[in-house]
Amino acid sequence: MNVIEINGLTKFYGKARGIEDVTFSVKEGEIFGFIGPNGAGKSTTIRTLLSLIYPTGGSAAIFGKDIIKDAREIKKDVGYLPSEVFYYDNMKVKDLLNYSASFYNKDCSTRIKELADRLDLDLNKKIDDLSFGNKKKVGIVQGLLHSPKLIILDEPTSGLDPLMQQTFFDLLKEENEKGVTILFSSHILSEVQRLCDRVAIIKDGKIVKVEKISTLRENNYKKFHIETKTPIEQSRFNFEGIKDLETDGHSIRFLFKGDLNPIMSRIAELDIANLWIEEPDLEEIFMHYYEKEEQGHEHV
Ligand SMILES: Nc1ncnc2c1ncn2[C@@H]1O[C@H](COP(=O)(O)OP(=O)(O)OP(=O)(O)O)[C@@H](O)[C@H]1O
Repeated sequence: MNVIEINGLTKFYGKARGIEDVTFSVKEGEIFGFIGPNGAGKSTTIRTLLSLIYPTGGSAAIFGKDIIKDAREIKKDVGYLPSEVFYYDNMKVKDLLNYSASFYNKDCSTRIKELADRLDLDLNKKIDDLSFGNKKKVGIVQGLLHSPKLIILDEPTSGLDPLMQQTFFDLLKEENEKGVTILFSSHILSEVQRLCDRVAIIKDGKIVKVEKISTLRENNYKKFHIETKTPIEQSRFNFEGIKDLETDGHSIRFLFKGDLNPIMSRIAELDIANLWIEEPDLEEIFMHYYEKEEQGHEHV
């Protein structure tokens, strides 16, 4: 079953493009990544899904219910963490969270305590006295306190230190193991790779690709950079799968896609001083998809 189903969703802010013809779906129990650079349209898509803004075209359903008509009903089972959190600074954390909990028809007090403990958040502090990262934690508790069936996170990790990020990811994985579906937006590919099963890539308001993370990785070039103690013969790297090769005496750089074993054996023959093998970053993956798209159009 699809928990989220988006069909040709479009949002223009006056004449300015927000998103255009966005279509993808998220299955029940998935951790789904939504990735794209700043301004690509992630927040616009999410805010439209939550009926915080209205689409100019297309439609979407959550739990099989229409996002506009059934918005109130949908909200009961959705937890949302916005990319920026604003609070009434004068309130205590626990008062704010109890107030948030009062919108749901259930007792959330135990869950609030559990989550605050887990995230090391002091419920008795005033919001005003919290750091940016701690305010983010308040947002996380607020999004999760009613044990939603769907969690929608918009750039959730900004402001969290690496240890807290790990705790947060563990928390999300536990929820997911209980059957909760997660939509996770980010512009950081590595965190999406760590957590998600599938990903939709958005750029300039349009979906470029919806793909399994595993396929995305397999189909991508790895970046090699090798430094050697003795000069490198470039001819050793006349291999299928290598491109953009650059040599500079004791240093060689190239991109490689394919079986790693033969290339690793060839590298092992060198007198290595240093070695880097890196995953391409998000921009490089985008470029890869744009190249493919443009080539595709040439054939038409
Ligand atoms: N209220 C608004 N009025 C006019 N244009 C807007 C508004 N909100 C967003 N946009 C535009 O819509 C496009 C998509 O923005 P959006 O915030 O959805 O992107 P994003 O992928 O979430 O990026 P970021 O990570 O920077 O928030 C951008 O070009 C942005 O300038």
